[in-house]
Amino acid sequence: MAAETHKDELIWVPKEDEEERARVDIYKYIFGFVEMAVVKCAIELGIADAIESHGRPMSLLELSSALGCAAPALHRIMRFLVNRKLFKEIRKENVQDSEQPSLYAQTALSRLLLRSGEKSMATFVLMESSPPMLAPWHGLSARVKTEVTSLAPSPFEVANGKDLWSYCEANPHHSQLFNESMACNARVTVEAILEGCSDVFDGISSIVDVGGGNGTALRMLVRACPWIRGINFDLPHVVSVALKSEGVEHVGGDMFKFVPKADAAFLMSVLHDWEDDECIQILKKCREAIPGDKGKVIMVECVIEENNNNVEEKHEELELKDVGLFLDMVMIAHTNKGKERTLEEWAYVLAQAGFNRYNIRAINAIYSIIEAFPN
Ligand SMILES: C[S@@+](CC[C@H](N)C(=O)[O-])C[C@H]1O[C@@H](n2cnc3c(N)ncnc32)[C@H](O)[C@@H]1O
Ligand SMILES: COc1ccc(-c2cc(=O)c3c(O)c(O)c(O)cc3o2)cc1
Repeated sequence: MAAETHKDELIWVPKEDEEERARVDIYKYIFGFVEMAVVKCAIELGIADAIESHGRPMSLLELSSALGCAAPALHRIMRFLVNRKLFKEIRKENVQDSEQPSLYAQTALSRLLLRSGEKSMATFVLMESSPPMLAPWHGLSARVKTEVTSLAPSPFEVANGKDLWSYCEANPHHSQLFNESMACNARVTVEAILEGCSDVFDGISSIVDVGGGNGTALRMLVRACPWIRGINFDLPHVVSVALKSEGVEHVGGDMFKFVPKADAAFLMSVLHDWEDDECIQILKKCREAIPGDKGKVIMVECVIEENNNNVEEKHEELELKDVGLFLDMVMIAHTNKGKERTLEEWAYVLAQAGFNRYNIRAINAIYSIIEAFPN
């Protein structure tokens, strides 16, 4: 126990060490944005890319000349990033010569900041730290107060004048940034699906990925399960710039009106963007698109645990299941009525859409797989 509860009075008396910890921890929140800003700066400068293409750790002078940066300022940026364990600093031991420079080396985390590659998360960082995605956060408390009226615009709309999807339609550059960010997540999530439960695709000869973005998920699924014909379905402005790939057809449309027919409908990171009634409408359209006997809907979404806050059990570091709670906050800031759902909330939405039989499977990702059957 980090604190004492007096038996008779039930007064919570924090212990000294908890108060000391709090005096330090408060700075995580005061300066919370600094880590994001410096990581964005590291991506824009191309620090990880320079070390990777150098092929071995680099001194400050090598790095500053490769990046065309002022060495003193870069030294301060690197000192911060090393302190946050994004890069490593290698000091040569047993070298008496104080002139011998220390070297900056890559870590598993800094490799995720490489601007390209299968595992890169750089675009996602750049998207979340872009002005249109950051501005809505200033409207979070106002949203929490007004959500009850349901007519109040989302923080994203207040900040940017349009909802996220209309904003993307009007700003092709932001749309590309958003779709490529979702593709960063799609790559890691589809890898986890294929590793953890590839059997969900057994016996399926066609899949429609509803709200499939630029088609990254379907491209990976069709590559791993070549017997499947894929239909990547999204808004017309999204599919019109999606990459062509073998076995995947791009179809533009509105999922509230129509979903192309296939053996299975796949929805990843889509239903959480919408409120219950909207999810029920989308799921009903999916139900019409799949065969009544052997069809299914495969959803890739968070299943939030209501009681995940037992501090005694929690690790200091962020855990995968905590990311779902972050994403739930993103849903308040960026969508009209989107939310991450608990098991009970999923059961309600599925039942209202006519799916009485479903199962949920955990994978090594922030998401779970929900398979729902029309019969
Ligand atoms: C959060 S993204 C998920 C993208 C993709 N499934 C993934 O996980 O990488 C939600 C997607 O839904 C699409 N979307 C939004 N409204 C839609 C609509 N009415 N009809 C079809 N797609 C829509 C967006 O364009 C976007 O690509
Ligand atoms: C696997 O890890 C992740 C998967 C998806 C996301 C994610 C989904 C979204 O729908 C979404 C969004 O709509 C949004 O506006 C945003 O800023 C981020 C975002 O992320 C994250 C992690």
